[in-house]
Amino acid sequence: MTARTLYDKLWDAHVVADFGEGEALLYIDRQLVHEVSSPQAFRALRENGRALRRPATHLAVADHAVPTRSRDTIIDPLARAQVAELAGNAAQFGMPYLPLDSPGQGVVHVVGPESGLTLPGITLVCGDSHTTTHGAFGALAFGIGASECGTVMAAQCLRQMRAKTMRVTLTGELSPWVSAKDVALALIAQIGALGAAGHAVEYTGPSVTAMSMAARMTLCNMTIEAGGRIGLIAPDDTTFAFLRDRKLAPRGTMWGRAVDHWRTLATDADAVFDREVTFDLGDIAPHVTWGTTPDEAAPITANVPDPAKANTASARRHAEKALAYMALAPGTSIEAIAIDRVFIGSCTNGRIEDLRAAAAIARGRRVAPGVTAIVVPGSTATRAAAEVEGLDRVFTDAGFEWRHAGCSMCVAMNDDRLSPGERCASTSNRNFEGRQGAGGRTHLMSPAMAAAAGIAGHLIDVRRLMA
Ligand SMILES: CC(C)[C@H](C(=O)O)[C@@H](O)C(=O)O
Ligand code: SF4
Repeated sequence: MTARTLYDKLWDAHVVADFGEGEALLYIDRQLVHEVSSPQAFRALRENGRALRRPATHLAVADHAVPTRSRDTIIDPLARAQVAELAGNAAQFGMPYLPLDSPGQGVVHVVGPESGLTLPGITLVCGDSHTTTHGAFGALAFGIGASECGTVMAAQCLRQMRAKTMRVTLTGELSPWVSAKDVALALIAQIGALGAAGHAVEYTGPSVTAMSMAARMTLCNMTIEAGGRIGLIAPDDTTFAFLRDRKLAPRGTMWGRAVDHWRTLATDADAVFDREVTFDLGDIAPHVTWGTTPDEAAPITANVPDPAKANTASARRHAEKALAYMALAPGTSIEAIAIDRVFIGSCTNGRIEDLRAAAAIARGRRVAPGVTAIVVPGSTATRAAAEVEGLDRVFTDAGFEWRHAGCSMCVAMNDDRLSPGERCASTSNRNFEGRQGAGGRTHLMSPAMAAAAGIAGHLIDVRRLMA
């Protein structure tokens, strides 16, 4: 048998019908469902008199529109209606649903792994582009469109085109205060916001083996910001240790059998990828974005680039427009950029490890005058775990607000958003115009860097703050 990649093995194991030329009908094992992308799917089921084919394989949870100050009221009427509609649809169709006051609630991409719904070797979909996150477990996980969500609900299958394969080999050791977020931003800056388009990316190499599951999820989460719909990491002992005893993970003798199977998923030694990229982590400095796409990122030690020096005319035009929107002049020291807001959270960086990294900076310090900083755990369970460790007190003592779980200020679909002209140090994944609120200006960075910016009142090299 020819040597196969992890992606090939996951794909082959789920083909129900092969249509040729790379197109197949795939069996879908799990679907995560949130309030923004699911209404159309439920409506289609209703209109066609369909039921869920396998109700227990879905998990619905509201995250985008939920309030994070308190759970009592949702101010925005659209957000309130969306959350109510999801609860109603789940009840009508018998879909497992985690209500707002459930200890399991949170951002879908944090809840999946936490609950053990996300497992190696499965296919997992969600009407959400950051479904790439779950590939960190060796699951074939990808975002789908609103109508496809309904197809999966009714048929448990989906027609898909096979992707090309790309291997990203990471070597070298990260310096102190440099994290997986910096790796993702540096990598995307190098290959471009469409650099992985059409490819299933597999991250591998000694530096990936050394990463925690949280770091791996951050990396896979950001794959979509390089245009790749799939980001994969072969499951290993770190993966198994994370999943053991999770609520929905296999138990008893099934656990051992599952692990034996999961170990066979790794890419074969002589498998060939369509593309290979190697990246050394040793030289990476903390990165921040200066523009309005995730690939417009630079080391914190750099200056805002001059659009006139861009390689192509279109890159120049984009950079000029981005700098105008961001109200930045070429040549400005990035560290001199003053901020109004800090957002620590999201499915990229809202896990307990991320909160610990930010708390290590916040401990014993104060948020700069004039800056509003919020910490939003990725899930209610993460919030509870952080409180057991006393992280909430570290943050509130330092002047950060401690919120309930949700997408919050990652996306302006709830009560948390920037006002026009406000500038935010954010641990989320997208810096598009208006992403955090109309006219808001986003700088993407790691949790440690965002906390440091909150303390300093401007973007700052966290290594300098902590020296
Ligand atoms: C609202 C949702 C469909 C969207 C996505 O697809 O990713 C959101 O989660 C985002 O991060 O932009
Ligand atoms: S936290 Fe942000 S990126 Fe993640 S699912 Fe929510 S809106 Fe999308």
